[in-house]
Amino acid sequence: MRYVSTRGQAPEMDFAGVLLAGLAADGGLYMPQSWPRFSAGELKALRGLPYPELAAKIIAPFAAGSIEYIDLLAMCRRAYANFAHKAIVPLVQVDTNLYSLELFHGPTLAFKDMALQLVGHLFEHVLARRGEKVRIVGATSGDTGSAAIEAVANRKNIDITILHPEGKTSEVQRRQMTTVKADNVLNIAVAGNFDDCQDLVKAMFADEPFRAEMNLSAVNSINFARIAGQIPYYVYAALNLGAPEREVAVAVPTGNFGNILAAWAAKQMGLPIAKFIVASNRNDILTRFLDANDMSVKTVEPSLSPSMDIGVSSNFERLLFEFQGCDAALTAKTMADFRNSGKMAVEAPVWQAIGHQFKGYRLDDAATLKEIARFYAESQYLADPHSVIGLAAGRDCAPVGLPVIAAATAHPAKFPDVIEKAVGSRPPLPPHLSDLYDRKEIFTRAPADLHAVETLVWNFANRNQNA
Ligand SMILES: Cc1ncc(COP(=O)(O)O)c(C=O)c1O
Ligand SMILES: N[C@@H](CCOP(=O)(O)O)C(=O)O
Repeated sequence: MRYVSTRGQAPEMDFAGVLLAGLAADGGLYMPQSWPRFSAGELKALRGLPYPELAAKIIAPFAAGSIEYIDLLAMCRRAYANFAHKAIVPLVQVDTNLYSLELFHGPTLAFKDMALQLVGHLFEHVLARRGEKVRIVGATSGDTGSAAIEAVANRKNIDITILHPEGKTSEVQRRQMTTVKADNVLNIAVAGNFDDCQDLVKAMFADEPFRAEMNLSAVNSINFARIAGQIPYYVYAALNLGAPEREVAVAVPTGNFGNILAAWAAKQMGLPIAKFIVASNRNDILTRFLDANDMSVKTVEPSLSPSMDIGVSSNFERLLFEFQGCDAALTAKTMADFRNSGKMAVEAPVWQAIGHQFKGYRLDDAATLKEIARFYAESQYLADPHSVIGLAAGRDCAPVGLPVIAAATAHPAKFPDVIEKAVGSRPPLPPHLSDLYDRKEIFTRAPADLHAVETLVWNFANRNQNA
């Protein structure tokens, strides 16, 4: 499989190249040259497989030419071996046609583990073969950070710097990042919001000499390997609900647009998904776009679902590329105009085609609290403040009669204050995190300034080299 940049000015690569490169050299995002297709018969043959095997079969065509199937399967088995639920991604029925796909049974209690546990193994495998070392830089609004650190802490040939917006994650989320003891991990608390962190990461990639000297790599969903690792659970869930004979809808709590893009990729591969419901909090740029072709950047407001407090959704560029007929020059121009003006409206037929498949939904904080309490009272289902927005979106927006897969993206124990406000009690952390509040935190503070952050990354890299 070969990969091309959405902006058309970067070299084509194979999967291993894309994994290590993260962001394309022209600032675009890598996309497969074509989508692998599974026939109805091939999809049916996946039903009932253990999750790691299903995942390996779905990811294999993306890695073809880079990673042997036998190695990929072994990595999938190792990646999901320490999940807390035997099904890995249990599908829980919450209402007549509403199903919660629990993606939070990995070590850091969020859906990020689904891809990042595998990506950690992929990095180690590819780097060992090439005899290279990478320096990962990543941005987090709360969950990617700890999942990435957990996936690569103490691995050879990798060091990792994670930027989080100071004071804007939950305490559990912050401590999950800052209490990991590993010489190859640097946490930076940035005086800014998630978009500042994400912009700093992209700016480090755009700084060609710095990128080359550090051999930078990415763990955010700008890295296509992340998207690939998020496709299999939609296949698993839809097969369990009767696909490929029966259509389904998906409802996904959305921020950077990576998770719902993975569902859309599953459709390109043959899965019959009739509707994609994009569920946002008050930071609703995507909902505004889907409602009125108005993608205008607004100041990010803190909410009770901090991981979705994102102003600009990176992966929307991938969808735009596809809906603009894979015209990289047009995508590059649209993105440049967006960057310069802070506004985007696409051609009417493109907007209509997107709207045919995607529907926006939003919940503010007050409604989020009400919905947590309501699902708890009516279905005895306790959802975290992100997952509940997906559940409410699925209930309110799905086409009549279709089963809806609502992505449950985080464990309620990551947000004890919100859950207490909604239902009056605090969910306990699982045993492996029960002493989280007693662990020592280590992190460095920095302004949202490229030079300041690059200096920290450079010093960290050289400290490791001299050690
Ligand atoms: C718990 C949780 N829900 C939803 C999201 C949004 O997912 P995406 O960025 O893939 O749209 C995130 C962060 O990405 C998250 O951590
Ligand atoms: N919500 C994310 C933000 C980064 O998203 P990613 O999927 O692009 O890594 C987080 O929790 O950090």
